Amino acid sequence: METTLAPALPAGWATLLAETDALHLFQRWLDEAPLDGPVPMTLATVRSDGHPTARVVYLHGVPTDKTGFRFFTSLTSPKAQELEANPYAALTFYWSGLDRQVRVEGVVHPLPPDDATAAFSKRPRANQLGVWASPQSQVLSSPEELAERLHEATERFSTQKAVPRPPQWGGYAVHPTMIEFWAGNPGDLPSRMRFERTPTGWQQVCLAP
Ligand SMILES: Cc1cc2nc3c(=O)[nH]c(=O)nc-3n(C[C@H](O)[C@H](O)[C@H](O)COP(=O)(O)O)c2cc1C
Repeated sequence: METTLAPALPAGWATLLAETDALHLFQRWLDEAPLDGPVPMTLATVRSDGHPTARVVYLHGVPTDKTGFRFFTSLTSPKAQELEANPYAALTFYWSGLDRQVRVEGVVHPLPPDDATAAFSKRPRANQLGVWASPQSQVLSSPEELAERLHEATERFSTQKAVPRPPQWGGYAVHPTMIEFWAGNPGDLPSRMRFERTPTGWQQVCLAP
């Protein structure tokens, strides 16, 4: 009798099948990612005209069920205005060293001001002064205007040991309803799995790449 052996699965599937909790898998991938410093992620929002728009922000901390995917920004920036009007966002991560992508979709909640104050206090002073100096995404009359603003902020806080958080600087958390993992397999088809959040936990499905 002739027997047919099932073809061996590419290695990427092993990592996708190792966890049944999407956030645990994300943490595992974060640990394995060849990162040196803060973790960049592309944040996509929707403008009031219905058009999508995206930019990179830094992920703050390791996301958990409680915290979501957190980031900090100017609360008067276009992204903040878009999120106030339509509190849904998508995030993407790509780690080229591992050839892995993660896509996140979720509901966005503003973070309490105390969280923003705590995060701001940990930033380097030069960065804190930059936040005071830069009216994020507003048109500048010239590059010199920004340099002048930075000079003013430096002077303003020169006698203060700690630079206070500007009232317009805050944070948001994306609480995921969907997380999708994509792992490249050299010389083979990629492995791809989607986790959907349900009232009873995460539900997984494999997807064609
Ligand atoms: C690697 C990288 C990290 C960034 N991190 C942040 C961040 O954490 N917060 C932020 O407001 N902008 C960050 N930016 C700048 C944003 O990409 C963007 O230019 C800015 O927030 C204005 O976006 P908006 O006009 O869509 O609101 C980062 C840019 C890069 C390239």
